[in-house]
Amino acid sequence: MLETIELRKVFKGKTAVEEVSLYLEKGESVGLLGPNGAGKSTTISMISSLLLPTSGDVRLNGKSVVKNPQDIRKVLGVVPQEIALYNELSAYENLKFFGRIYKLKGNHLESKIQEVLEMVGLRERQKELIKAFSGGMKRRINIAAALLHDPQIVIMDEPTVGIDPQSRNHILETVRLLNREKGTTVLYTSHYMEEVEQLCNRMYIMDHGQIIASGTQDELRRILSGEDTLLIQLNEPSPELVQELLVLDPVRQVEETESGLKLIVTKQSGILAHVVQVAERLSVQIVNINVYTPSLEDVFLQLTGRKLRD
Ligand SMILES: Nc1ncnc2c1ncn2[C@@H]1O[C@H](COP(=O)(O)OP(=O)(O)OP(=O)(O)O)[C@@H](O)[C@H]1O
Repeated sequence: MLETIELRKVFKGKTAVEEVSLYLEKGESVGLLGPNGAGKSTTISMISSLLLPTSGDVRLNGKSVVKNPQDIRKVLGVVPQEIALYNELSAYENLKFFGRIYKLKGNHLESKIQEVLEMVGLRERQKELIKAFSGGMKRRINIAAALLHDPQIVIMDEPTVGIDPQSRNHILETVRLLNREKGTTVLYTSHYMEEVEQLCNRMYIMDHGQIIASGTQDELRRILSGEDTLLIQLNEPSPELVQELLVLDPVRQVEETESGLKLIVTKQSGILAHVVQVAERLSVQIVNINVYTPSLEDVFLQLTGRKLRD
């Protein structure tokens, strides 16, 4: 339905997006995940035809968006990171204003306004001025505004950053409803792995302007399938144990946690016996050992060497 082909954007000699090729099938919910500055917003701006790519193309049903920007604007609803509302107007008046931009009017506009307010859970508050709303409520009205023209594709740029938990839940619920019940195609940008895990069938992981991995959650986890993660609970911290484990061949990574250590090791390496031996020699008591399945956060760490929110 929508794809980008080797999309690139260079700002004054600095490459923000480097040959990004991604696609969205009709009805899919896809995550675009990456830390701050990864190039997510720049990619979205090019997809929505607000920013011209330096090279590459965006295609909607096979047709170039760069050459036909009006096509994508009809079918796309974009929720930007910044709140773009009039503070001195009520929620209802803001939606009426945005509806007219989409050329909606009369009874149709009225019923759309009530429908989108219902979706974001703010129908009862529609008469209040935007300036009286919390950041999260403003974000929800921003989302409502992007949904007025019944877009087939909705792109949300980090919609839950810095807002209260109640609004966050409402937003996640709205995305679910849009995608699962209304069949809207969704591209959801975030640096919260758990949100993308909850909402999206498939995801792209972006870092330094490039897509470094993509796939379903299972596919991405398989990137780490050659490894096990061991959580070792100790009776007390032991820097000596960390040092000794680090030099063992199957040990890829050692991280100190609140209650002990987290080890990433080669699968079936028989490392457990070694760990126990070294701990005994150093008189460190192991309280508990757990082997667990890697999370997507681990996949990201493995691919980039850093945590998502660093
Ligand atoms: N208009 C611009 N002029 C110059 N550099 C820019 C411009 N817009 C973005 N950049 C740079 O491009 C890179 C990617 O930024 P972008 O906003 O796309 O990242 P992001 O993944 O959306 O991060 P964030 O979550 O912080 O918005 C950053 O290094 C940013 O400083």
